[in-house]
Amino acid sequence: MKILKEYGYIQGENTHIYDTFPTGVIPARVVEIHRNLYKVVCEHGEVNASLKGAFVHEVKERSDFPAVGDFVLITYNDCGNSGIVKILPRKSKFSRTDFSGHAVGYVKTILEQVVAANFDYVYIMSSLNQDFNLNRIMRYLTQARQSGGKPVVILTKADLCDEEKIDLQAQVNAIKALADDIDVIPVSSYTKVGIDQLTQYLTPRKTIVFLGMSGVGKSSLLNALAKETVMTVKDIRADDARGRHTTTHRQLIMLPTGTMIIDTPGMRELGLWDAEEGIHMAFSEIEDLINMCRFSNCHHKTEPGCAVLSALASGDLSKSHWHDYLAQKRESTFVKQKVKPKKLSKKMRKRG
Ligand SMILES: Nc1nc2c(ncn2[C@@H]2O[C@H](COP(=O)(O)OP(=O)(O)OP(=O)(O)O)[C@@H](O)[C@H]2O)c(=O)[nH]1
Ligand SMILES: [Zn+2]
Repeated sequence: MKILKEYGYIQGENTHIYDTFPTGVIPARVVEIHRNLYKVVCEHGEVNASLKGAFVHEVKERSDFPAVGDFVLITYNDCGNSGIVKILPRKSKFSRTDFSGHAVGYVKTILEQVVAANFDYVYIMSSLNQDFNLNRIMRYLTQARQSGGKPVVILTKADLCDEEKIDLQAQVNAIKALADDIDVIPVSSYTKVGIDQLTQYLTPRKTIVFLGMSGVGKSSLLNALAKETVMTVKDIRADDARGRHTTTHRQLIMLPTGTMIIDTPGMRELGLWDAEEGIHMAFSEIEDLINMCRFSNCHHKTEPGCAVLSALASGDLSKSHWHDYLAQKRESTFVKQKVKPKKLSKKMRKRG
């Protein structure tokens, strides 16, 4: 059990779903997924596992499949694949909206796919070059807040600020102005500036998820934290995106500090999923305003007694903040309308 404890498993935490685990099964954590093959860590170390037939049979939705970071119950087999029989309750999760290969405008049903589970912190990463985008950071923040993990904003490539004529403090302040409860930490994986400030999160048995666009420096930060190369980093070629490094499978990496990092391809193309809660926290002052409108069905366009319009007119509410709110609401509503439980096809069950 010792090994699993180091992977963040708290003994007894999940026994509420059973008085004791059924005989023959032991807890494990999913650390890697290659299509239908799972790598899990259990008291016997790292072993391969696949889904038990009974598990697959009970699957109702895409989100019922194991994700990286999940704690699961397995039947251990020391001379072949162990079998995953159950996923233990998730304390945090990120889901990806799966458009099943359709263009956004044409999808009939969006499926929820969990891409990471049971993490403590979410590093929202954005680089300090011309790609810096406050909107995007706020959007990730919305998702992170409702995931169950604690968000931290990491501004990468701080060494580029001078060259790119970027005022680092102004960027930090801009984020703080919209989210004063969030830590904002500028770092450079090259000069190692700011890396020390991350040690407060690098405690044993904690799990961190990296969230950020391709090229923000996730792999480089991982290597800087691991103090060795665990991920290959390739140069960005401005006019040719081919040949770039992309993580093709999903994994949880153990750092020498005993902290775990989840960086999966799914995290890079995350769409909003059930973001209402996060939007509520990120835009609570706007929702307070809306509650003060004279009419409960106010569209905040021309109505008399509209608290939003008067706050916009007085400058109490900035236009850009209002537009961010509307954009996130629109996306969230779109996703909600499309989501409905659907029986999975055989092919889908296989794919996971
Ligand atoms: N100047 C500077 N460049 C950096 C830094 N960190 C990463 N880079 C560069 O940014 C590019 C992308 O870095 P990666 O670490 O591969 O970024 P990533 O987010 O893992 O990218 P994907 O794997 O495509 O998602 C590489 O050319 C790195 O050398 C940094 O701290 N400073
Ligand atoms: Zn109104």
